[in-house]
Amino acid sequence: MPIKLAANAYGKNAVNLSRVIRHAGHHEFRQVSVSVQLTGDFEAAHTLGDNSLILPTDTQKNTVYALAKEHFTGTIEAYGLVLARHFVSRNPQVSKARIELLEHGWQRMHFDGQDHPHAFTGGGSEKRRAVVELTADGTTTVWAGLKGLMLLKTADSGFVGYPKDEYTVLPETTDRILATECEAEWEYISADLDFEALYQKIRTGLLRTFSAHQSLSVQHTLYAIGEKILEQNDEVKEISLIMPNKHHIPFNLTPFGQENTNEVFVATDAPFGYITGTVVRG
Ligand SMILES: O=c1[nH]c(=O)c2[nH]c(=O)[nH]c2[nH]1
Repeated sequence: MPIKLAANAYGKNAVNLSRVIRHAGHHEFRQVSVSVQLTGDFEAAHTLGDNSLILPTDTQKNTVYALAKEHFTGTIEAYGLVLARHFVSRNPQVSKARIELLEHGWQRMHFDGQDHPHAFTGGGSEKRRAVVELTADGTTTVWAGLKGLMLLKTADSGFVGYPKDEYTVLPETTDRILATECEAEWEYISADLDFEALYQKIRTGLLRTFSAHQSLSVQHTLYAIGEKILEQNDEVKEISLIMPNKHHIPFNLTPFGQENTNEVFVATDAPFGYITGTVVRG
């Protein structure tokens, strides 16, 4: 049986780029981690050690910085498109460029009713994400999303009606804390959209649905969020959500002569429920 190279790709991961945009009275600050992955005619490099078609990952990294001055001035989706087009148009051996961008959200400081012109605080665990894929035949796909978004609510969540066996001890509840660290990724129908406005609208829709939903389970809320995003945004083809169940377990206060009326909990890190799903049209 002959042996041959199957799927392969290469590129530079985690190119950490930050950018100041200097306006007359204030500065903007952006920080993004960019990963480049190229697919194409790289067989000879693997089988013969022939590097004649291998654009070095070092060059890819430099390109991320070099194009940033002129082109990283808007959304991460837009910059991903610039990079993908650059690598595909300049390298005929590349059949597909995939650019992943993860943005750290710096928030402008605000004192006495005024925005500070050039000082920021870190955005915490939440990061905005974009992925752009461009193939040599011109097919462009854009995904956007977020990760590390901490969500919690103290009402309108329960979990009842599940099967019980000899190992079940979980009490049914119609009033529990619902908490998650949400990750979402959605695919757009086009590469020519107002990515900033759509991102803000989708993020707000996600928060609104989470807060308003009469949740019968994490699964129920995950689907409600996906359904709402698709209903409200024709530009979104499908959405995938990861919603780990960050349990807050009522603490037993009876040994101390107190009744716990759903006020004191053990906040647990692990183990945690891991709930994922994709919601599509049709
Ligand atoms: O919303 C929930 N979904 C589950 O699948 C599950 N399983 C569990 O123990 N608690 C919960 N809560």
